[in-house]
Amino acid sequence: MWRRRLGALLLRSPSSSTPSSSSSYQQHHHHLIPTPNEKPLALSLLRLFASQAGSDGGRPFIAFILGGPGSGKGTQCTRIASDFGFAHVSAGDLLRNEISSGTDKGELILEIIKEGRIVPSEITVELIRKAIESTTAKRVLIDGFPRCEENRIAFEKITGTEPDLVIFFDCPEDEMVKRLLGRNQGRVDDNIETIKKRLKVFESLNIPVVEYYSSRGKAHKINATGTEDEIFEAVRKLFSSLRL
Ligand SMILES: Nc1ncnc2c1ncn2[C@@H]1O[C@H](COP(=O)(O)OP(=O)(O)O)[C@@H](O)[C@H]1O
Ligand SMILES: O=c1ccn([C@@H]2O[C@H](COP(=O)(O)OP(=O)(O)O)[C@@H](O)[C@H]2O)c(=O)[nH]1
Ligand SMILES: [Mg+2]
Repeated sequence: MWRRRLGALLLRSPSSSTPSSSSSYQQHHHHLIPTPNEKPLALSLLRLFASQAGSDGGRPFIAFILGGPGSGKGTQCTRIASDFGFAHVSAGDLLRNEISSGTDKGELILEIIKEGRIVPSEITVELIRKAIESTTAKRVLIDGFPRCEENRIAFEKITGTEPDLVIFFDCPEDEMVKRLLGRNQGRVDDNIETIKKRLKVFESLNIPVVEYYSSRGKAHKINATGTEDEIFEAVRKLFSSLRL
């Protein structure tokens, strides 16, 4: 039952009433919506308010932003950061900064990114941990991490914490491919060969992470088709309902 309530309260957006161009991918991920035996919305929100996250002296409120390559994570994070006062920590950007530093570690990261594989957890978690520690923000978006269950477990172990909220941007593959091929940021991984590999890695390794958080009542699925504004409208409703 509460699956419907949650959908109505948090996940509806103007775009979600429009049929998407390719719904097979989304149907595929219908099971990601929290199941009825999970905690009702009111309890989830209560837990958020009761947590230490964001309070003085405690750790910041942490939201993991997940979704396939090209689903619009970075684009929506920029808007969440500016409207809701979040620091934006992009795991991919942290790794690309390491590449720019020209170290051996950077070379290893470059090779992995070119192949669309996942960088070893200890490298990524360390970069994210430092970024969280060095921010004075009370709310932090972690964009594009964890990429796999091993990433998730390493983060929990090293930081001793779990995210307060997980957003999953659900987008059909054909739309993601179209967006990535048009991204035009000179990225070594935005070519069709690497994109195919990234999509496979996403499906086999990242979806299980979303399922894990979904089963714990922390994941909120957002329809990532439509215009940036339409998607942000759904995002805005969700973040407004948190009363951060
Ligand atoms: N709703 C949208 N419709 C069309 N293009 C979009 C939309 N959102 C983002 N884009 C574009 O798609 C590309 C990928 O978006 P990005 O935010 O970088 O996704 P991700 O971080 O998930 O890979 C970018 O060029 C971005 O400008
Ligand atoms: O936690 C992470 C985040 C990114 N990556 C690597 O960095 C690439 C680009 O990630 P990014 O999040 O920037 O890509 P996006 O999904 O936004 O297109 C991925 O394909 C991975 O190879 C990784 O290994 N671990
Ligand atoms: Mg991105």
